[in-house]
Amino acid sequence: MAAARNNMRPAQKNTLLKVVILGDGGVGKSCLMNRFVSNQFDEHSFHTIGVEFLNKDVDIDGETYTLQIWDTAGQERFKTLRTPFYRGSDICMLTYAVDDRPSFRNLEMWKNEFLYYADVRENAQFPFIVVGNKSDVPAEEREVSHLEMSTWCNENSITSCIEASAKNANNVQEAFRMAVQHWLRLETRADRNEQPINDTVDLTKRHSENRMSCCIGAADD
Ligand SMILES: Nc1nc2c(ncn2[C@@H]2O[C@H](COP(=O)(O)OP(=O)(O)OP(=O)(O)O)[C@@H](O)[C@H]2O)c(=O)[nH]1
Repeated sequence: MAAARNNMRPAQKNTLLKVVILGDGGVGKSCLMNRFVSNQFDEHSFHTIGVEFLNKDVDIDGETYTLQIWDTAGQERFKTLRTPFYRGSDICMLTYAVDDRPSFRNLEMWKNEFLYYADVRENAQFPFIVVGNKSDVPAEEREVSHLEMSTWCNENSITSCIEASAKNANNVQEAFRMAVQHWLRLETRADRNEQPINDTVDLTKRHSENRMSCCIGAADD
């Protein structure tokens, strides 16, 4: 089974990590997963019904991590089909589309839905990553800037965020690798029995240290 953060299991070779992808319908969750796993893009991707999952190995620092990626249905009518699959997640990828402001506004709803149904014990320490998909769209179609994304992440104590495009493959591999690296940082800290970071204390400093390495965008603001 997945190494749930609740269990604080240390990283081992071939560690299986359950990654759940959440976000509004149509932001490109299935396309992100398919680009990452098969390096393919389907312009006419259908809405997901319930959940689907695929596995893919990634190597980081000489260790192999098998990502079990759960692509969920973003449409509200499928809520009861997707939420039973949140439990046991190791990483949550919150997605929106940079040309769809409502999908960005809904990030908070997705985060709260995940925390409620995943039954995460240490909310403040769970590895979330925010991915702004469709970074390939022309500037005039963009509705959410990179600065807005990093500000929202800062306010929500999320230190990993990235803009990506499933269409042209930009930053897709990086997004999943960043997610595993974030998980690893938290596991290492737990391994050393370090006190969890108090996100209410000196948050500015924490983010100024992390932002350069963790928040990557396609465009500068
Ligand atoms: N321009 C652009 N279009 C994209 C990108 N990723 C996905 N799309 C398009 O967005 C539409 C929706 O993609 P999906 O991957 O099915 O979206 P989803 O989030 O899985 O949707 P649900 O299954 O309903 O939750 C499709 O028409 C895709 O071709 C991208 O990076 N850039």
